[in-house]
Amino acid sequence: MGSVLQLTDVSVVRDGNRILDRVSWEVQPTDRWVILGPNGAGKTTLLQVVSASIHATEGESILLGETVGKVDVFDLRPRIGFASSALARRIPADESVLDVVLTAAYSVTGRWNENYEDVDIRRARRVLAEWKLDHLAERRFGNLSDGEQKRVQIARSVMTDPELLLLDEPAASLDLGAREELVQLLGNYARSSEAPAMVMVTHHVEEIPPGFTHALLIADARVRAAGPIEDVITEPHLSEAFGLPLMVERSDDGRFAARAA
Ligand SMILES: Nc1ncnc2c1ncn2[C@@H]1O[C@H](COP(=O)(O)OP(=O)(O)OP(=O)(O)O)[C@@H](O)[C@H]1O
Repeated sequence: MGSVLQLTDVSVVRDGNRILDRVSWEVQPTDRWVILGPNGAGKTTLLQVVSASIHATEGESILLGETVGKVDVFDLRPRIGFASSALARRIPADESVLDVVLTAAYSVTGRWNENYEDVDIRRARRVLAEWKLDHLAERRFGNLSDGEQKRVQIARSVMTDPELLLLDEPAASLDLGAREELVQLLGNYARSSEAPAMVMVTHHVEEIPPGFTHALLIADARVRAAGPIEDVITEPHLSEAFGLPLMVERSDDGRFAARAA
């Protein structure tokens, strides 16, 4: 199978500013990428390009073998799973957890009159169990804890069996226990041969799940380093990208930690 995504010299210009500047990047089906960079670096903009949510101003984007601009994005988007708090805000608070996941099969938020097949309901329950949510299936989404809501967002994004899974800061705002639970679940998922290619944006190296294979470091709209995770998450690269001297450690289980030197 070919690349899951291939960007060549992609730029995004807004209000005369290059908020992505000549980004070239390739992701293979078995890759699990983390995107790291300071506030305002362009991480969310990059995810929007690779989710076919926005068009690049310049350059070529090939997503799942299709050249963006030559294909109907409505055919492409269902093949890409995307979890972000911006999307989660569109989920009605009184929706049941089961329905939040089930409605992904129809690319809608908020259950209306769709008739779901038994096969969809069985799959939704299986996905809920995978993300340790089966006991919450009948609860209302709005009443869940932050950690539970994050897991529901991810469960929803994998419901359609996507070929590419994008996660925008899945651990943001979580307490230590909820973060650790999520990192472990994401790590298990990343190591599964059934999982699609994954791209996760984060601000913190502590949130990188073991099993992630590659990293892309972005600062001031430009890629500073990209490649195998051990080559990219290094003291020199992180210090340069974040603009201060940093110490970086990696423990035997593959987890990273960073602090000012
Ligand atoms: N529609 C827009 N019009 C003008 N500027 C924009 C637009 N969208 C984003 N920007 C700017 O582009 C830059 C990159 O934004 P982006 O959200 O991609 O960064 P980020 O790395 O995700 O930041 P953060 O870590 O703070 O979430 C920021 O300076 C932002 O203000």
